[in-house]
Amino acid sequence: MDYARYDRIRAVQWRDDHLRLLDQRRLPFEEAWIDCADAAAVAQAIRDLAVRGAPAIGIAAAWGVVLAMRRGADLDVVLATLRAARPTAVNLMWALDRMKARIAAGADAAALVAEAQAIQDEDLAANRRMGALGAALIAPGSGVLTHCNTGSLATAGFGTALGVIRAGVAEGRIARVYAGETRPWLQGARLTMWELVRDGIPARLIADSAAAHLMKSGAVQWVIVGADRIAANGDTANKIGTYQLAIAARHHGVGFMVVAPSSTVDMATPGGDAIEIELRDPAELLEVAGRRMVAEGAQAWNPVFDVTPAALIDALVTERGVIERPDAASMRAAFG
Ligand SMILES: CSC[C@H]1O[C@H](OP(=O)(O)O)[C@H](O)[C@@H]1O
Repeated sequence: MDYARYDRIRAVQWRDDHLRLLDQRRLPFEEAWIDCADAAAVAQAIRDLAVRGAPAIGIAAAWGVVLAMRRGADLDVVLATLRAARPTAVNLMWALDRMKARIAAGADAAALVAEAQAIQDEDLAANRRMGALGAALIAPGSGVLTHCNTGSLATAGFGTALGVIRAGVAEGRIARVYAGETRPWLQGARLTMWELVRDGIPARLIADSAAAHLMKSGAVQWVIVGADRIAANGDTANKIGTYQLAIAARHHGVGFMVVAPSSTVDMATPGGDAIEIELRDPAELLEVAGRRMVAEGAQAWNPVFDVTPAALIDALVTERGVIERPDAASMRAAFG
């Protein structure tokens, strides 16, 4: 099925001698672009969440390596700097390992451009495939809840979990869409709602704290989320708040679907406890839109991911197929 009308946003754009990034800190009210001329600028954009989303940061980092090669920079230093930009999303390390392997094999600048372009093109193709695979699991007339932003802004385009929602709406399977605001950075409120409004897909924003109440109402049949790192036993790291959605979904008999390309699977990490959870500046929690909301002197703890155990996941959708109730055995069979 043609989803083209839902596939127009490209947040990461290679422009031959620089990388253009849609600055996601400025959305939804301003569409501002950052032109990165070197790898340091790309690393800073990743650290600052100007570009964010597991696949998108891997793609941006791959282009950062191309910029470094073009400028004759020390590639070992560049690879280490980009790798350290954020710790949880394995797509970053996966993309850099692919670029490093090409460099080790003697790739010239043109071959590195081809590799970065392949990483970006493969992600878009994977998202379209996952959209169809995930939508097929959703019975017509269903309601869905999603968390954070997993759309075109977080990927090469179309999205992972949001790609399934786009496909499900296009196929007439999804009747109601809800998006959680996703405190503290508000990826759901600021980014997912922006994407859905642009698509013309009716959706309702909910407070993160309203999710269990929504599930109790019977309005949603699936919670559909993305991932930043899926361990060898199926445990999945994703945006903070995902774990409690999975607990509430299981309690209310709502399906829990994780949608991520195979570049998010990390078979070298045995289980969720081994996944590093990024801690960000507490100021992101103490402020909203740069305005402090909490008494001076108050402190905050700001982990930005959590881990959902595989036992709470009903379906893991990758471009390779669907794994029902993932576990170590089914992960090994699918990803080796
Ligand atoms: C398809 S994006 C996957 C993942 O990345 C997001 O995190 P962040 O906005 O901090 O980069 C979120 O966890 C999404 O589910």
